[in-house]
Amino acid sequence: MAKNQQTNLLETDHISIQFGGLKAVSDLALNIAPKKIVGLIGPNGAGKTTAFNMITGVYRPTSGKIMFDGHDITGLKPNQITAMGIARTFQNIRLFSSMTVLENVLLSKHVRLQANPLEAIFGLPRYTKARKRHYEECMELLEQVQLADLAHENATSLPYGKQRRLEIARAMATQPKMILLDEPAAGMNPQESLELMEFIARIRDQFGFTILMIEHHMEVVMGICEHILVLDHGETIAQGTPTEIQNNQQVIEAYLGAVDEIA
Ligand SMILES: Nc1ncnc2c1ncn2[C@@H]1O[C@H](COP(=O)(O)OP(=O)(O)OP(=O)(O)O)[C@@H](O)[C@H]1O
Repeated sequence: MAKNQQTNLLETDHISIQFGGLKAVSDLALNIAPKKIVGLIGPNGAGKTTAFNMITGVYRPTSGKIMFDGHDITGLKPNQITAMGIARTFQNIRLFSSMTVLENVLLSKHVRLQANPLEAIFGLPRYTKARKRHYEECMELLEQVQLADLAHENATSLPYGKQRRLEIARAMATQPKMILLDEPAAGMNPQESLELMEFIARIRDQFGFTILMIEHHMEVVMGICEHILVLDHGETIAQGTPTEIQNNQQVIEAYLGAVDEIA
């Protein structure tokens, strides 16, 4: 992917992070153009989630900088980064178990609720109106992700595949430009993985999201990503199209023991 300040939505300019003596990510240069679906792969412990944590402000890189939508976001707090337009999902589903499907989405939507605390406390008209609009927008979002009929069900009572979709819907509710998905197909059977791929492609096409995903299911990565970056021990060992990655000897070696997954 060409490095171009004008066209990339996200650029990590050689970011690294060290935990004690361990360099978890070294010199990561990730350049992602708008509306692309990009995969971040690599064996366990390669540094993939740490890269997500740097992009989303959980960790500050030890060196390097992160540009998003023309702004330097290095060192910003996670909530500031969410407000700028980066949303994420987590490896382990993190839905609020005592809440309904709708309440889970409403809570994420709250990031965009603009009112000062006094308006909120006293329920002033502008705040009440905004809350009503948010309710309607969340119902509309649930329609779009085909979960509206389950809006009032307890979130964790949903089948696994639908809980994953609800997690993505929660990310969508923050009105992001970019969504980071951490192993969205984890624990899914082939049919659920296929539905997930169709779903991710559809929301990209429909809403114009840019998507960066960590995924171990190679059929999902190879089937949906337009560009793939491979990490191993924190180092970028390859990047390219799915075909280039599948044929890259270093990648095959990094996955030795799991070669079948790559092929
Ligand atoms: N907060 C931390 N403190 C110390 N070491 C950490 C911390 N976070 C991650 N690491 C280490 O950094 C390395 C990369 O971990 P990371 O979770 O990013 O890998 P990963 O590629 O996401 O792996 P997996 O596919 O298993 O989720 C690992 O050796 C991990 O133990």
